[in-house]
Amino acid sequence: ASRRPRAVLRAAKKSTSAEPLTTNFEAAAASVVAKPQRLPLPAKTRKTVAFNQQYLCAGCGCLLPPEHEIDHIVPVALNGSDALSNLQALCKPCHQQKTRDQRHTILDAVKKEPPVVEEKEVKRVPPLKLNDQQRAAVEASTEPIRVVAGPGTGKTRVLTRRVAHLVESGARASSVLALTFTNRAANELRERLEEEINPQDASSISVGTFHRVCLTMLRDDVEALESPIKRGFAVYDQAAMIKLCGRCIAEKPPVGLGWDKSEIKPARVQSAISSLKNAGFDASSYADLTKEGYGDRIVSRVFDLYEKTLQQRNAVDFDDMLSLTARLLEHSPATRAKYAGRWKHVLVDEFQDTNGVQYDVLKLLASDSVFVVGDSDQAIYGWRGADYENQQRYDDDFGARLLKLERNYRSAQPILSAASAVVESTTRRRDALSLEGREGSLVPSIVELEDQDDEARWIADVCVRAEGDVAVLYRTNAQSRAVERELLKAGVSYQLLHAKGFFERKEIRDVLAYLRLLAYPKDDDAFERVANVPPRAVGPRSLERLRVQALEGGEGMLHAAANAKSPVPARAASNLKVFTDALDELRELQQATSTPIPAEEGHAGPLVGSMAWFLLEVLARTGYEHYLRHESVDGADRWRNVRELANLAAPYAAGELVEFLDTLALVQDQDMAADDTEEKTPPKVRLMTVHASKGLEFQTVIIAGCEEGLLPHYYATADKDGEELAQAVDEERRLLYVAMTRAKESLALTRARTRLTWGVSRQMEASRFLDEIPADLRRDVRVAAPPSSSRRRRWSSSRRRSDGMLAGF
Ligand SMILES: Nc1ncnc2c1ncn2[C@@H]1O[C@H](COP(=O)(O)OP(=O)(O)OP(=O)(O)O)[C@@H](O)[C@H]1O
Repeated sequence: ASRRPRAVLRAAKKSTSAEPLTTNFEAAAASVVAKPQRLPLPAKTRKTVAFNQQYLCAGCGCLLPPEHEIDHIVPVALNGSDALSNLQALCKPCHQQKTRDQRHTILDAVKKEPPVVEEKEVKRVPPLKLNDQQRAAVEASTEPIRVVAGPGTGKTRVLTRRVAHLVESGARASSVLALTFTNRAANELRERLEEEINPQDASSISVGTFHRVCLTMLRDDVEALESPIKRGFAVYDQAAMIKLCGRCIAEKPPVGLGWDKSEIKPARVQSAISSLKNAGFDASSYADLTKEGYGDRIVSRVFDLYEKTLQQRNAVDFDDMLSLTARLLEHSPATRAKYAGRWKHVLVDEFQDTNGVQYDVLKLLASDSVFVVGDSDQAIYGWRGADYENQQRYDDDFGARLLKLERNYRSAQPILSAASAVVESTTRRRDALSLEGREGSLVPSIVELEDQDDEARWIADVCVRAEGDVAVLYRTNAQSRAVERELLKAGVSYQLLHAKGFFERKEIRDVLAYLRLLAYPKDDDAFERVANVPPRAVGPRSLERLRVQALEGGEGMLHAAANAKSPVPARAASNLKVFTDALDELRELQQATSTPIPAEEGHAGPLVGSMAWFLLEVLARTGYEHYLRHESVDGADRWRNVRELANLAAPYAAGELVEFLDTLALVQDQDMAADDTEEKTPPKVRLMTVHASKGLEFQTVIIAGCEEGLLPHYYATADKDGEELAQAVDEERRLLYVAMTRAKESLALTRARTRLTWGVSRQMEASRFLDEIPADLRRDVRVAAPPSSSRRRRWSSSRRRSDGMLAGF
């Protein structure tokens, strides 16, 4: 199971690449239906066919019911063809029989033939080489240690060797817990451990993000927690949290606190609630605080509704995963003893980015040895609640010994010196390091261009000619569009790393809503999302009435839909009954399918019983597949995305629906930049935010948009003054430091003189951070505006010949 999230991330990463993967899922769908029986259905749409003519059931040959029972007719695609002439129709009893047969086939096959577990060929490598500082950290005694590791100084190497060293020195592998900041880092650490120590030990070591490890503890021991949350709870990711805030904002405000819901941004309120939770507040303790501002009172009210709704739905959000675990460990001595007894050695990566609750969890878990690695110069998550002061707290609470890693193996010295000059201007700096980089003489280029289009063209030019891999880094995702356009024009292969982008697509959200509804029947947001997709004559008024009936019944909207009564219109009620019956059957099928059936030779597509197979079943039986492919705009493209999601689901069994949803809820943007080792032809260029680039390295790095308002970003500094403003600017400065230290050989920082913002071209000032790079560590390049748009092309090609401008690229 530990390998599965990795497969998910890899597949998700591929799914964001410019060239989508293709898998023969139509063939797969065909392989799971009963024996093909051709039925003479005319080539018309399903609705017209059904309403105008009558057919024989492909199973028993009965005359299919007339118009009003149309939903009993289940179209099933045969032989991978989209043509309606290849559809078969079944009457309801035959359809139910088919479902039962399938389930029995699955269960019988599983009983007879246990799945074949493939032996993995283990590639053993000699232990990694270490320098003196690294060795001192690896071999340090088990007293509490804090390692200050500059960029590129081999933090991952030290963590891997430290774990291996503990095991080689006699620690039981299962007594080691390594907490990482991203799923990507967890996977990398696990892979390296598999290469360094024996595979059995490697698989006994607990490696995961704080969120993953806390979620696992919570799922196992939620009963020990005094809380309304029960076993089998749902997990809300950020999109679900924002949606729920929107729903709470839409509720009628209390007397004396009127608000205009169109003026309150759910994402802003969600972020405020998240910060409060991370600061240790719950809705009632926050409500007790005196509020000065109107905004705070709105947040307080929404917070209260939000918490109550989560409890009603037996759901936890991203922040609860940590805070409930901290509470669990604090208030249940038995649970605490269980975990502290299991994990004698706790290691933490990227310690500078931990928040207060994570620190509490660490303190509660720590028993024999604690080893944390971090770098305060690379702290870039203060906006998300990370607490810089945790380092001081740790030193004080644990009496930690401080060790340093200062030999940078990644960047040429001029790049490292320029980056160090920027970070040295931080107002409250701690743990300063004297970093020593690799040999090199090429200083960073600071390139000034006319506007964002020229900037994008210049970047594409550099990408065309660069040797080795290139990363284009920016502060906000929106900046990628212009660069993407120019890269496409120039025919350069690129990968856009934006995990959430994939999961934010409408069709992906729809499919996940179907899955969530199957896993968590009380998830009303999921219900509302798909109740009328495909259209089931359930309009907003029917939904409103269902909401009322759900409130009366107290079991959620799905339950209300199964028993819908007047004033919900009869047609909507009967359609909803068919819909909820289909979901009941699917839930039964899912719960009965714990293991995929081993494939027969020549089998293509997802294994019967796998999560991918189940997902396609859900979409076929609820009519969503037909709706998406044939009745929606861009149906083919959207269906391709759904198949990508099925790819992600393939490593899971249908019975592991909750585990699959948990993994998706835990995917972060930073996870998407996985290593290239599995790519046949890795893309030359990667586009990502600076935050997502943390932990990566590239031959050439271009940092776009080095302007006031973008870096430092307006939102990071707006409405702040004094110490708070200084800290916000410091964090933006560290962000630039992280970006610059991703480069091995060449680095360029670009800025535009004017930039289109909200449709208006504005004059932009150079980022204040550029002034912090000394003259001898930079090469300034000023690119004149093109004479006119008609001569742009000629200008562009003559520009390409100007070697001064592109020196070093
Ligand atoms: N002792 C060593 N000898 C040679 N190369 C090394 C050594 N230690 C680390 N490296 C190399 O240095 C590079 C940076 O290492 P790594 O990615 O572990 O750094 P890091 O400290 O995690 O960096 P960052 O914090 O910036 O993400 C890698 O290419 C790694 O192989």
